[in-house]
Amino acid sequence: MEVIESGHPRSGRAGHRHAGTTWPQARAAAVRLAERARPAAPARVPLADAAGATLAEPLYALTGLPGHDAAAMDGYAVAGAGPWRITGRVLAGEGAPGPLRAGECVEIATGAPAPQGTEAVLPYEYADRDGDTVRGEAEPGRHVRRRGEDCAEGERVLPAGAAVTPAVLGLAAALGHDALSVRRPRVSVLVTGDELATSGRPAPGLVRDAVGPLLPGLTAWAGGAAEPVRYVPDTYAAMVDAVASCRAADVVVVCGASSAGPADHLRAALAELGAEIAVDGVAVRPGHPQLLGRLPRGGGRDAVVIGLPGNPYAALGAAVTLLVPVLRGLAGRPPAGVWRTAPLPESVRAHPADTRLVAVRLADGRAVPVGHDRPGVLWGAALADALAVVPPGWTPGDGEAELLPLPG
Ligand SMILES: Nc1nc2c(c(=O)[nH]1)N[C@H]1C(S)=C(S)[C@@H](COP(=O)(O)OP(=O)(O)OC[C@H]3O[C@@H](n4cnc5c(N)ncnc54)[C@H](O)[C@@H]3O)O[C@H]1N2
Ligand code: MOO
Repeated sequence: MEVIESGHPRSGRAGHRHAGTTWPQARAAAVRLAERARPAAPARVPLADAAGATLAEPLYALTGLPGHDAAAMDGYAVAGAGPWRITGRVLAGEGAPGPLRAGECVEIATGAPAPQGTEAVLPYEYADRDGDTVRGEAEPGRHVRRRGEDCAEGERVLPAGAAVTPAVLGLAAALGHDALSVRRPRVSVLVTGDELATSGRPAPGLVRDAVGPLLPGLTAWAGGAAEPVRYVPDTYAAMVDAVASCRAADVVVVCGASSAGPADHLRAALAELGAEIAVDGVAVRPGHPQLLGRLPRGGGRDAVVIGLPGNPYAALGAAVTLLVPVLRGLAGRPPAGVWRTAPLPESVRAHPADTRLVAVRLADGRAVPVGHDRPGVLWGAALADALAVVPPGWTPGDGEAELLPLPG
């Protein structure tokens, strides 16, 4: 096991006295690792299955928008100067009627194809109808959407790497697509800890798993797809087998077993499997025992491996630090940059040597700590909009703090 990024001074065992990689270095290492890795394989999926994925190819307009000259208001499509004689009626979904000649009009519904020769649409509320004759002020070009005026057929409307949002799905459908070529990195989730219960109220001495339920949603929000969570017994052999069996994954996330205890086998298992470790411990609170590396899988297709601390809020902070940028990169999205910054109240205390991740809510442009964000509890994270990044030694005079968004 080769440690690339500076880790931290080791105690005699695989323990962690102090992390040497700073939090910004760890996040930058995640971005770099994902940039260098092969992106997740693209797949063509129906629109209904593409939400939250990332476009593997640019999106082109298979049809113009609108696809035909269309009325933008309910009223009369007119040609030439008024008064106009009504020659027919066209509703949305019908074919365009024959061409209009000067002095003629057709009654028309919003979105219906405007006949050739239409110069304007006169809305009902501005029209004065008397039998088959219509009068009114029709401004040339008003209320007619010309074919392709919003988007020309063949135009490239979105680049590869765009997130498939609900608006993208609607746009793709409007442009004539039934399926999209997308990337969605596959994440194997391994949760360790013999003390974990997975249902009901935990019996004395047991702890309910809080990280397994959290990771699939976080993964989907960041553009990946988590496989069903697998629980790994606290033995070295089980850890080696479990990590080795994640053959289809782009990312292997292991929660727990990250620290110095007798059941913490992750590092040794990764060493046996030939992993190359990029980050081994981070100067951040909570979450210092986090880990990032590359796991050889044969055939030149490595997986990214991420170790999350077992404490649930520490695991969330580490996932936001490492997993979210890795998924972005493997999905082919550009690096996120700073989402936003906000002033923090003076009551926030920095740590002298470590970055702190503080659960905050946004109110009137300020970040308000919500409390309840000790390493073992997700209460604060559940109340929060974001994690505020408080650099070591930070004081309010140092300006605004970066905020990392949490899934809403
Ligand atoms: N000698 C040292 N001990 C510890 C260190 C250290 O540096 N030296 N670091 C501490 C920190 S910080 C953390 S965080 C934990 C990380 O330990 P592990 O990743 O090995 O996790 P565990 O020891 O299994 O669990 C820690 C804690 O979290 C609970 N846990 C674990 N998994 C889950 C889960 N899926 N859902 C809910 N709760 C979970 C577990 O019961 C423990 O209470 O190590 C410290 N110790
Ligand atoms: O920093 Mo640990 O990661 O407290 O919970």
